[in-house]
Amino acid sequence: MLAISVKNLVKIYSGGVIALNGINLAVEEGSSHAILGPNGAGKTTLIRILTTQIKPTRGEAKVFGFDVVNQGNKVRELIGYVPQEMSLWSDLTGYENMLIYSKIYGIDSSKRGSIIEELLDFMDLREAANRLVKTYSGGMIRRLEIAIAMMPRPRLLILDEPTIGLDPRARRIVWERLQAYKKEHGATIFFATHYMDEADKYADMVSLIDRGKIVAEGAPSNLKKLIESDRIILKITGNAEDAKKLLLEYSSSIIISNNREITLAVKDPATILPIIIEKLYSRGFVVLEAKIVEATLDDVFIKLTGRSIGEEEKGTISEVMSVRRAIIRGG
Ligand SMILES: Nc1ncnc2c1ncn2[C@@H]1O[C@H](COP(=O)(O)OP(=O)(O)OP(=O)(O)O)[C@@H](O)[C@H]1O
Repeated sequence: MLAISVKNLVKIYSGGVIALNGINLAVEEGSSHAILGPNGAGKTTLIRILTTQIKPTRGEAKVFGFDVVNQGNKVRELIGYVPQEMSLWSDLTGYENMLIYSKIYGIDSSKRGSIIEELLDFMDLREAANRLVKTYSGGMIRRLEIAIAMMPRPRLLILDEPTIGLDPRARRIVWERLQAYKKEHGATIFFATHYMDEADKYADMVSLIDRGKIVAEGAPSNLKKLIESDRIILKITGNAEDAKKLLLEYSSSIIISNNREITLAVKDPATILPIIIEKLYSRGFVVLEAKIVEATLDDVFIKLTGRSIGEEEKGTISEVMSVRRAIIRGG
């Protein structure tokens, strides 16, 4: 069954901005699916439509077969949502925040206590439960928001930039918990991110989005196979230009730097490297150093769009960081 199905989705904001320009998407139940792209690509707009906050201009979006426009109530019953911006009361404790949301979600009063306790343990927040949220770290805030989204036991978790502004350790903890939830409940995770490593590591499928269009889609390893951009970097003895001539048959792009360093773009570096070393050796060159640099999803994105995913990330991160800092200061 498809957790999310989107067909020819278009969103034009009232000012005329075309945020989504004919999106198609199929997210398998039980999978983890990332929508990866730079700021302004349309990720949040797509998520707002899927979570029934705004209406599409044209096209169709369904969650477990329910239409997001005409069957919004059904959709909302099935999803847990973590927005990009802060969704907590910072002058209340973690426990109090959970209690309020449990009432908003209509969780039976006899069950509230046990569900909250269980989730505090699950997200490793028990010790902080009675502290004001404004004393929390960014990672704790995100874990609390995710705990709240998990409260109604959603079959589909939709997260907008789940780890934005967090340090690598806090990011890892958040993902470890999300994956545990997915496994325990057979849940689907759909998340927007501009961190390519996050999509690479934690998504079964990735949709690359640029200017309101999906430019490529697939498992991260397959996306990287789309392009010849793994690289072999060699340091050799002898004339690099002569060595380059010997290597032309193995790569479409060879660059020489510092006279001695040769960089080759290749598809399958682990297989090609020993062949290249032997060939060079047989012609009197000695390879002093060899390095394989694997392609990233950003390389795929650059190849397809001419721009990097990371280029414009600063604004958003510093924005979210300043929100987080304001929370910690109690502002
Ligand atoms: N309410 C709005 N009215 C007009 N234009 C909007 C509105 N919300 C977003 N946009 C525009 O639509 C485009 C897509 O924005 P969107 O927020 O969906 O991108 P995004 O990929 O989520 O980026 P970010 O990570 O910065 O949120 C951008 O050009 C943005 O300026």
